[in-house]
Parts: sequence; C-alpha cells; structure tokens
Amino acid sequence: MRIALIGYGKMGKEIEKIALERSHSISFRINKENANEILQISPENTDVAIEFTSPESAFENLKNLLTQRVSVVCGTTGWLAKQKEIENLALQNQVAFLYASNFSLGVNLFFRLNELLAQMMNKYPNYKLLLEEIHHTEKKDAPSGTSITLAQGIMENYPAKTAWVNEFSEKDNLVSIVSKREPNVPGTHIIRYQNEIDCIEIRHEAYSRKGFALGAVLAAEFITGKKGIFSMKDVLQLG
Ligand SMILES: NC(=O)C1=CN([C@@H]2O[C@H](COP(=O)(O)OP(=O)(O)OC[C@H]3O[C@@H](n4cnc5c(N)ncnc54)[C@H](OP(=O)(O)O)[C@@H]3O)[C@@H](O)[C@H]2O)C=CC1
Ligand SMILES: O=C(O)C1=N[C@H](C(=O)O)C[C@H](O)C1
Repeated sequence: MRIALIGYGKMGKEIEKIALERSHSISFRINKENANEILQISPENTDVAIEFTSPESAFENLKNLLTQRVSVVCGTTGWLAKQKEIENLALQNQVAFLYASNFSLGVNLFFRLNELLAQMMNKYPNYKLLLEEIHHTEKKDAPSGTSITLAQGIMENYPAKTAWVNEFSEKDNLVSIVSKREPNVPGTHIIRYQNEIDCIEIRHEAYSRKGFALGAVLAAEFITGKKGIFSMKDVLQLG
C-alpha cells in the first residue's frame, strides 16, 4: 500500500515506522515546508493518506485530498466543527474517510468501558463525575479529542449529563473535563465517580505513541479500496 503522510511530526514519524514494518511504502511526507505538495497527491501515486497535522490545517488538507479522490485516515483533533462537511465531500467523491480521536486498541476498549460505567452510574447521581486528561506540553488543543469522545459516551448513557465543559465544575448536568499539560506525557485519561464515601475510577495511560500509530495503519489498511465513512469500531470490530 502506498501511504502519503500528511504531517511528518511526532505521529507522522511513528506511523512511518509501523507502515514500513508492515511492508507499505511512503509516497509523500508533507509538513509545513512542503505543504503545497499535497496538490500532487492522487489515486495514481497513493492508495491512502494519513493526516496528523494541527487543528488549524486539518480541514484544508482533508478538503484537498478528498477532492483529489484520495481516501483519508485522519487523527488530527480540534477541527470537528466541520466534520459533516468533510464526510459529505468524501461521499461526493466516492472515496473513504475515517476519523478517530484515538486509534489505540486500549482506548477503544476504554471507550466501551466508559459507556458501560456511565450506564451503571446513571442510577447513582450522588457520585460526582470528573474527567481528567493529561498530555505533553506541545499539545495545541484542549480538551483532548479523546476526552470529547469520552464525554459524548457518557452523555449518551447518562441522560442527566447534557453538555461538557473544559473546566472544573460540580454542576450536576455537566461533564467536567480538566486538562493538564506535563512534559512528555503521550496521553492519559481518567474518569472518576466520587462521593464522600468512596471513589470509582477508570484510567487509560498510553506508554508511548506506538498504539496510536499502529491503529492508524490498521485503519488505512481497512479503508483501502472501500468507499464511505468508517470508524475504529469498523476496523477493530469491537462488540
Ligand atoms: N487520533 C489519535 O490517535 C492521535 C491524534 N493526535 C493528534 O494528531 C495531531 C498531530 O500530532 P503530533 O504528530 O503529535 O504533532 P506534531 O506537532 O509533532 O506534528 C504535526 C505535523 O504537522 C505538520 N503541519 C502543520 N501544519 C501543516 C500544514 N498546514 N500542512 C502540512 N503539514 C502541516 C507539522 O509540520 P512542521 O514540522 O513543518 O511544523 C508537523 O510535521 C494533533 O492534532 C494531535 O492531537 C496525536 C496522537 C494520537
Ligand atoms: O495530541 C496528542 O498527543 C494526542 N491527541 C489525541 C487526543 O487529542 O485525544 C490522542 C492522544 O491522546 C494523543
């Protein structure tokens, strides 16, 4: 499979390692310096593009790739206000598009655990809920994309929670997300239900970026040759 790497930073380089180990080749490596080369990417030279750039650049990159009829796996967070527009563009151009806030198997299992826990805790409103995320100091967006997915999973299973906020709050209808930035943390997410008697907590801690990169390459393998909108649920076939 010929993969174009859009974003050749921490994630782009990690993805390249895994892609080469899995016998794929790299057709383009794009960063800010050679950003215009994205216009040369086409189905003739590339099977799939993997986009990990920045919240400011993702939308334009995705628009170009999909219009050029190139299927895309996107991991960039912080651009989702325009997700529907991008999905429509993928459908119009008859290619595949897959976005995930987190590509690791562990986090995708954790998403399910979070939903099950929210279903249970929904019946015990005297527990206060707090969602905490810790990432490296270079991270541009807050809250993390993963914590937004976790908050959505809670709201779908705990109807009294109607919105999320990115600050500490004890308002009963809110999912409070506290974001912390510390050197060299690949990504940690904690969900805590607590009252004056006890505390129930689930936590996912990534030890490196390997799980994110492997998941992105598996996603690229999965969508190659397909058309439509996909998610990591399709790739990992989690029940
Ligand atoms: N979904 C998931 O599982 C994961 C998602 N992420 C997300 O992925 C994104 C990237 O993370 P990370 O690799 O750590 O970030 P880095 O800052 O290390 O890398 C970003 C890369 O994007 C490039 N870039 C920025 N703007 C443009 C542009 N306009 N055109 C082309 N390239 C551009 C940068 O180029 P230059 O070097 O020239 O500045 C750099 O190579 C973030 O949004 C992060 O939240 C991260 C990990 C996992
Ligand atoms: O920026 C990162 O590094 C990460 N971003 C993703 C997010 O915003 O959830 C996924 C992972 O936690 C690492």
